[in-house]
Amino acid sequence: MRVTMPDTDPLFAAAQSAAGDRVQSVRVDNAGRANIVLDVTDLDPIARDDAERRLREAVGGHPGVAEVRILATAERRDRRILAVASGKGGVGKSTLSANLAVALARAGTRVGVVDADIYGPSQPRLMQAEGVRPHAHDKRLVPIPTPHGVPLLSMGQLVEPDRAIAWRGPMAAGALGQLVDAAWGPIDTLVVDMPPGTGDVQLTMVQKHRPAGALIVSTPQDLALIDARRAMDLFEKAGVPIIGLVENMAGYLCPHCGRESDPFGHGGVEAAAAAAGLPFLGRLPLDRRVLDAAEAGRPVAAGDGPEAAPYHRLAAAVSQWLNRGPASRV
Ligand SMILES: Nc1ncnc2c1ncn2[C@@H]1O[C@H](COP(=O)(O)OP(=O)(O)OP(=O)(O)O)[C@@H](O)[C@H]1O
Repeated sequence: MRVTMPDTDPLFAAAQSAAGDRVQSVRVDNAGRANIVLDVTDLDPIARDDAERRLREAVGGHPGVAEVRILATAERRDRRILAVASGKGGVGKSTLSANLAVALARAGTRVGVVDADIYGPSQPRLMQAEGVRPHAHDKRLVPIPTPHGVPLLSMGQLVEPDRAIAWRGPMAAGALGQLVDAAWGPIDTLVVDMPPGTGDVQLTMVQKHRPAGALIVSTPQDLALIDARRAMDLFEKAGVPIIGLVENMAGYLCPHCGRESDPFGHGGVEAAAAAAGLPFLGRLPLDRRVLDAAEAGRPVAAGDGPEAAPYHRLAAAVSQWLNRGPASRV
């Protein structure tokens, strides 16, 4: 066997001219097979295919090379998961997840979204990726790019639109695994929009995928709060840290008279956080612009209007927590 040496071997030089410093070694065995170790860390599947094709072209034509074999290696990336959970449906968890992810991306975090809500996957609509199916590469799903710079994979992309997802536990858990362990490339933070409640997907999430932290979203109503406590319990029992609680749809600013009112009550989530000894991260107002923007597939956090500000503050608090400080109140 011949092991090529950097600088001295024309074969190594040819490989480097095709794939640069990503070429780690080139070994040619007695049968003329060139075995090339290629570092593909952070390359998306298309860039990786490209690098492999260039290598085959550059090395394959060399005298003495009958076959090119490429062994792709990648550094294992510690991808952290941020679970966004609620006890009850309809409290705005998906809207918040989309806005949080967009705000994190705008602040420079390499973030992707996993829509794990099997009962009502809404991220494809919120992130303007409706009707797009992900393809697989090397048996791993390739996330869909979105106009907001946040790639996405959703349970909704794995089934026909408008078909109720009636999966049993193991199927849902398997699907979650496909979404989380997809070809995320350089993404280092996954915002996971969890289904409401405490079912199989949630259990698999906390036991198998071990989120770095969880955000609990609730509206101020008592019923939503009671369910939120159950969701908190699930994370706490599993030893997943809760970053804090967020009160959504709190305080309504009337567009006609300008007066603020509290249609769903006030202060309940903050009190629940205090009772549980958990941080309260703040209130996100009930704002028609948030709803309209969500419907249009352009989360408000993609813009710079006053309606975006609470989401940018939330993203800053979450980043601070992820970087190992307690999240400050927004
Ligand atoms: N702060 C807000 N102001 C105004 N409307 C909001 C706000 N947050 C969410 N909404 C709206 O409330 C509705 C429910 O929100 P969303 O779908 O995000 O809730 P969810 O908790 O994810 O529900 P589900 O679990 O059923 O998917 C949507 O129409 C959304 O646009």
